Amino acid sequence: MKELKHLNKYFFKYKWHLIGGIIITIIARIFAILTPRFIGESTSAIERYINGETTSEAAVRSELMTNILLILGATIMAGLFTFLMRQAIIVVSRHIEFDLKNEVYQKYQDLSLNFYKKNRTGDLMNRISEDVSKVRMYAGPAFMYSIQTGILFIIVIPYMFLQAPELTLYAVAPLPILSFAIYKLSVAINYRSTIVQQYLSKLNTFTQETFSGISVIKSYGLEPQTNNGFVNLSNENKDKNIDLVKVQAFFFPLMVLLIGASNVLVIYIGGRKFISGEIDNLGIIVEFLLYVNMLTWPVATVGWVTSIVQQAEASQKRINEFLKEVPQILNPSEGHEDIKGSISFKNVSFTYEDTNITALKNVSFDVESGETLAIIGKTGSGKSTILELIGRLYDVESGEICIDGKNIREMNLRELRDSIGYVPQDAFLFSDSIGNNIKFGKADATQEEIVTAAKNAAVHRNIQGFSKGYDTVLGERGITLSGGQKQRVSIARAIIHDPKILLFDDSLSAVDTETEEEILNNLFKLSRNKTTIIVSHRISSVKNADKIIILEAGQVVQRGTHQELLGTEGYYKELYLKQLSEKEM
Ligand SMILES: Nc1ncnc2c1ncn2[C@@H]1O[C@H](COP(=O)(O)OP(=O)(O)OP(=O)(O)O)[C@@H](O)[C@H]1O
Repeated sequence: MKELKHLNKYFFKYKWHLIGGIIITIIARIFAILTPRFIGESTSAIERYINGETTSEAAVRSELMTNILLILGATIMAGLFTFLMRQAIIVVSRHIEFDLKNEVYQKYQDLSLNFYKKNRTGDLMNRISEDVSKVRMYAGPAFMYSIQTGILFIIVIPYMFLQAPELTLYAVAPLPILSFAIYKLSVAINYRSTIVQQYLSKLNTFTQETFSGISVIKSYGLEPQTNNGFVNLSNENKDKNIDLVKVQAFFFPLMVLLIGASNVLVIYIGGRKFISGEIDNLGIIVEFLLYVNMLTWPVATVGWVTSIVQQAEASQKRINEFLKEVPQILNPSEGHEDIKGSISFKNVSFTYEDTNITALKNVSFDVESGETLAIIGKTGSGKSTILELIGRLYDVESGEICIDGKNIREMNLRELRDSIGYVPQDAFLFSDSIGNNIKFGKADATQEEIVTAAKNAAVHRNIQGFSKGYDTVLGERGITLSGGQKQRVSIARAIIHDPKILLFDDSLSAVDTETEEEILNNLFKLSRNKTTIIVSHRISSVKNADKIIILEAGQVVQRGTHQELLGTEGYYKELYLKQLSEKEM
């Protein structure tokens, strides 16, 4: 129960609902317990009449009528309060599920990129859905049934004991066996359910991947192989489900067997005691039979609840593991930063933790506020890493990065990121309208601002070409943009909030040279008072930059302006000549 202590704050938050729920449960159980009593009394009344102890038929009729009305009333009240009990306790468990999901999601958002590298998406999803659901079973049904069972035992067993102590012992003797058997069965069922769940996840992942890569599958004619893969996984899934069903099938027969044993004992022992005169009326035996049946389900739930608690404990442990994770990148200050945008790298080195690849080695450069720096270099030379480090998606290993002379590790992280417009290499767009995708960069942007940003990113004409314009939905439910269109929507998103620093990671690679020229001209006008860093493989994108650096295997090997670099032998000049000859061809 150590891990489940995490939920205490939520139980405390909803304490009044829960206290109300407990009171309602007590009332519901009291009404439910009354019914067997009235049935027992009715049986005794008939018995007295048969034995000639009561002679007036009218009196028996009236007593029976009263009892019938009381039984009806008690049953209705028990039903009403049981409904209210579920409303109170199960609704609280749904609130707790909601709160816990939000807490986990919030944590996911706070955690750094490294966390996402270390953990698979499926695992993240499972903890926020499957595990939280299992914990809810503890906060709701397990809690409710435990109270219900506790109350029933506290009231019914002493009452039965007062009526007939020995008969009570016989009647309840099989119940612990039932509870233990159900516990063992529940553990076996849960174990098999987990396996079924794992196979279902495998099947889902396989199917999802197939649909995402359907064009590759079709173009390579891989349908038969994927079909076989699906059938094999489905078969394994079916076998695991059959294993589960076999164990589940024991549940009700076991219950019926043990209830039957209790009933037989009550009738046999009760009957003998009645014959020997130890029990003076049949009503008690009828009452006991009803109580035994009434106790069976709660007793069974003791075993069931125990296994739910065990599962919830294991799930909460997995959730707590993530909740305890400390984000690697922390916000050191809430102070206001008046960012102008000069950037300097001082002997920056960086190694990716997961791959141990040293992406940057002693990189140093300065860009003044309002200047444009271009970074060029072979693939894998560390260009994207430089941009990621500026926004503190990772922290440097050694050296420092300063903005306006201040180490970025000491700056308000939110304001730092807010001052940056970053266009990543693979432009990611959400399954939402184009307008909203652009607005992502500025939540309160007006339609006019969205259009201006799209115009500057040279994508406005394309958007107008779609029948729904800016309301065109992208992604699975909507249209698929071309690579170049995606890049330009992504640029519009970055420039809409007018940031002080603009970072473009090979963001024009998929557009033709004419559009590239148009965007660069627009950006040139826009970025007069902004610091811009452009990563590119094309000389045409970088030639007008104030400074250009060439990276090779994480080190700066050349630096200068376009003209200066053309005058020096090296990668830049080679690339220029190569791209020039390609253009002329
Ligand atoms: N997220 C990451 N985790 C681990 N290693 C990484 C990660 N990103 C990049 N690397 C490694 O770091 C090195 C530098 O990568 P980076 O993406 O900075 O190069 P790049 O110059 O931008 O390449 P490209 O021109 O192909 O985009 C590469 O060897 C790459 O494999």
